[in-house]
Amino acid sequence: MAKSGQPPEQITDRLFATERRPEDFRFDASVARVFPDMIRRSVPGYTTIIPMIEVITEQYAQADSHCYDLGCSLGASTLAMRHGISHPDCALVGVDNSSAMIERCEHYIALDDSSLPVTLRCEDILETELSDASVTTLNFTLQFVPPDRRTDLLTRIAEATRPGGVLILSEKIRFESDEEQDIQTRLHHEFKRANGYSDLEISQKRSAIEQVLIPETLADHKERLLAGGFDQVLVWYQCFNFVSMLAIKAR
Ligand SMILES: C[S@@+](CC[C@H](N)C(=O)[O-])C[C@H]1O[C@@H](n2cnc3c(N)ncnc32)[C@H](O)[C@@H]1O
Ligand SMILES: O=C(O)C(=O)C[C@]1(C(=O)O)C=C[C@@H](O)C=C1
Repeated sequence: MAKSGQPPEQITDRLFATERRPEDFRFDASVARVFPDMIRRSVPGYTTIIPMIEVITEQYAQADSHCYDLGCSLGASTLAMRHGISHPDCALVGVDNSSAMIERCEHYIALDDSSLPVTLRCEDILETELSDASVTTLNFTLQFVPPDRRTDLLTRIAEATRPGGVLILSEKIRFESDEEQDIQTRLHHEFKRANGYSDLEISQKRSAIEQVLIPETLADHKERLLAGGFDQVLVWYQCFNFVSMLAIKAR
């Protein structure tokens, strides 16, 4: 199975290990440098989700269509899609508005052994051109889009998706019940602790992402995907407060 997956470079994330002045989290050069280690140690299930994106892409990529990875970062999800696509006439496009991410992503794509061409765009996913799509991935990206722009984006993706095409949407979610919210958040923080993050790192990261990573409930996501033009939405993965959904357009 997965020949792709985690990019090779693994520099340890110590960005929040010493006291820093409060500042919103940004995908800048310092984050891009440690990102493979950061996301693997911060997102429960990330190392399972990446190879499954390959499996899902294999099932849904259509001949002569476009496949998009929106918020591609260093290209882990892009490479999973690349290895899942068996049609040589598919056009695979990765989009990210962080130049630090795109520069490094180019390097990882060049190192990968698949010959399927990948186009990288350093653009805002809210503005990037989308058409004739069979598989689109938003792997932990929508959560960073301002909530009042999310409906527009998902509607545009649904409109650009061919019959039988899909959107893979992975997100950190919040829960309707305060009790469940507390339990799942505690378990997520325990996961980070088990991966070597200190209490200081966990709490400083939490403050840094508070205003920029806005989680919504599963019900909000499902309702928006259906209203936007997808015909079926299912959860194919969940670990604590991190889920991945598959939104499908009927044939
Ligand atoms: C958590 S990372 C995505 C991880 C990646 N998909 C993976 O599987 O490894 C979120 C990415 O989305 C990008 N991003 C956030 N908002 C964006 C926007 N409006 N347009 C383009 N990229 C965006 C960030 O720069 C960042 O690289
Ligand atoms: O929720 C957290 O604590 C996280 O660190 C999550 C998260 C994410 O889901 O994207 C936040 C920022 C980084 O991209 C890596 C992980």
